[in-house]
Amino acid sequence: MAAIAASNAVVSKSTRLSSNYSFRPSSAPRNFHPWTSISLANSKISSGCVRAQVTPLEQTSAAAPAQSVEAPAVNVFGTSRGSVSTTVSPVENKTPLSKLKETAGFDGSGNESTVSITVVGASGDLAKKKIFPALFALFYEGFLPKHFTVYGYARSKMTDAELRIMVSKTLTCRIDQRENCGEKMEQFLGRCFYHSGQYDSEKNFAELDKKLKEHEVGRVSNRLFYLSIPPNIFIDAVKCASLSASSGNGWTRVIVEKPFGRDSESSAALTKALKQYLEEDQIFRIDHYLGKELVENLSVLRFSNLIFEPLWSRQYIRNVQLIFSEDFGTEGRGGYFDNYGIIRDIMQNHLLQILALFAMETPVSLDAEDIRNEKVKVLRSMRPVKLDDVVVGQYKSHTRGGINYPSYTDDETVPKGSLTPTFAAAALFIDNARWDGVPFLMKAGKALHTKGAEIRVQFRHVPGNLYNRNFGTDLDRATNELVIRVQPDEAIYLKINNKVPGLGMKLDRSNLNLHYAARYSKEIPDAYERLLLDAIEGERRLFIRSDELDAAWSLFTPFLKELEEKKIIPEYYPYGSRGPVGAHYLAARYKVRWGDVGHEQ
Ligand SMILES: NC(=O)C1=CN([C@@H]2O[C@H](COP(=O)(O)OP(=O)(O)OC[C@H]3O[C@@H](n4cnc5c(N)ncnc54)[C@H](OP(=O)(O)O)[C@@H]3O)[C@@H](O)[C@H]2O)C=CC1
Ligand SMILES: O=C1O[C@H](COP(=O)(O)O)[C@@H](O)[C@H](O)[C@H]1O
Repeated sequence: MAAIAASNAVVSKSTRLSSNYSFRPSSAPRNFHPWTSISLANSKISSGCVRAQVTPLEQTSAAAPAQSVEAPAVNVFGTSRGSVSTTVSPVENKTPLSKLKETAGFDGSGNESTVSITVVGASGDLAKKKIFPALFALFYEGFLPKHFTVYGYARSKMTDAELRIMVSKTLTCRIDQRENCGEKMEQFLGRCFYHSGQYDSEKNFAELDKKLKEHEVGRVSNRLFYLSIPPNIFIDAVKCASLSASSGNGWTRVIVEKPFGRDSESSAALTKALKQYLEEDQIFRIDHYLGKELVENLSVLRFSNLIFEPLWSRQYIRNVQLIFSEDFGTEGRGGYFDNYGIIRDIMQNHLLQILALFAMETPVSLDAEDIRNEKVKVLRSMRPVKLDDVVVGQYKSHTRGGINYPSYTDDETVPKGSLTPTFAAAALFIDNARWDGVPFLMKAGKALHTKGAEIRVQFRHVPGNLYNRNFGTDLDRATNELVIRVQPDEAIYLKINNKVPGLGMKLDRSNLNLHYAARYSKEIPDAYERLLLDAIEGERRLFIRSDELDAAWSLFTPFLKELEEKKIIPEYYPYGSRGPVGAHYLAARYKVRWGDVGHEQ
């Protein structure tokens, strides 16, 4: 079928994936701390950020006419991410010339190129919360190409000026450049435009195409469509974008948001339908957990430190825990959530992707395909999840401190009597030589006592430990544990046994601790920034390939069907609690004690 213009993935993999990989633009000073934020509105900001008020858009002259706003003068290194950031001794940029030309707005053959980013569903929650702010952050740091345009597309009626006002309310700046923050915002907003249209109208997308061309004049036009819309309209939008608004002379790529189906069949049908209009290499299936800093760091930790990889197997690791916890319910997203539940929302994608990265063999290289090949192998070596190895729960209302927290089914968009799990714990197994018999325990829940995401690696006992008696009877507590705290307050720490200073021989557990906020002054970029930039650069490493997706669904589909057919009643847990006790029984069956997310260090 008519595929959109082939995706000529001009990529700078070698630069970006070398050990010289950093987010510091080469033009920035070495002590660049771009992420302390100035906020216009309610953006979430990591620890250490400062907020400052910026002139609201209404009081500025952001509504620039099409083409009248050019990029701010950018350094020739433009979007390069090729500099080292060891924080100890930064090394200068080693970006090849071809890359420099490309990032400065050339296509490699000397022709000027442009990137048009269309946010389909621009009026929606995700666009406002994540996509526009991430695009601005990239612009702010000089990572967007010289020639770029951002288009919002949705059915809502809006003018360019109204879109800019909407977007301006979501933007945050990086504080060390605070003095020019408002200016940068104006420049960015001047590059933002809006087109109102239906998602299933080729005519409306053809109008968009015409507008995009007005900005692209005379340049190689590369186009990125971000599908930030409900999944039932993905195909309509892809079809229309493909047929009426794909690039004539550059690449066209589409970022597809989750959910990618709700089981093997629907996922395969979605992939098949997408492939009527797109080649696989044009499809960027986003799992934003792969864009999180500490998930990205997993491979670095494993493959660039001698001390971890030799221990990374059944021989030394007794269990691995992947934990996701939110301290709020489905507020506002109950309608979506009820059709999916926590297993499809978090486990089958975010936690499973982390597991695959954690457990994969050493890839041949850092090339996207080599990494994705290894991830698929892990997924294919796994045992399908068994009902018996899962505990499901749902939060019920709870009153604390005079405040009444609602139950899941109190949400008006959730059907009364819904059995959809808002919590699940599961034991998974990888039947290969490296991981045979090691339980990988996952736990994910909404409306729990805390917010956090962690990977916990519990090591085996020291055989014949000379100091056994110094631990008392609880030897379990004396094993080493590596904790990778993905969020919040990113950290990697290793629990070791240590002699308490003094004349006696008393041991305690202490942490070798890499606490990001203390170690690095740079604020961590949002996952969407990394992923958007990757999509623009054609880097697929952090996006899900269709065979990965198939393998992931094969693991969960039979179990999910059984869960739903048998109408398994979830274990109810109070809003704000630690979740169902059943999760502890499940863990105990595999001789595991859950780590306490966010409550130690
Ligand atoms: N929000 C989040 O935190 C996350 C969202 N996602 C995924 O991102 C995508 C977008 O999410 P989100 O922004 O929350 O979605 P929204 O529900 O906010 O929808 C986005 C836009 O799509 C249009 N739209 C909504 N419902 C329909 C409909 N039934 N028919 C046609 N158009 C509709 C609306 O725009 P208009 O009416 O103007 O056309 C709306 O502003 C989804 O696939 C979601 O699963 C993934 C992770 C997190
Ligand atoms: O994909 C999703 O992720 C969010 C949690 O993302 P985070 O980056 O804030 O940890 C979750 O709330 C949502 O239900 C799910 O769809």
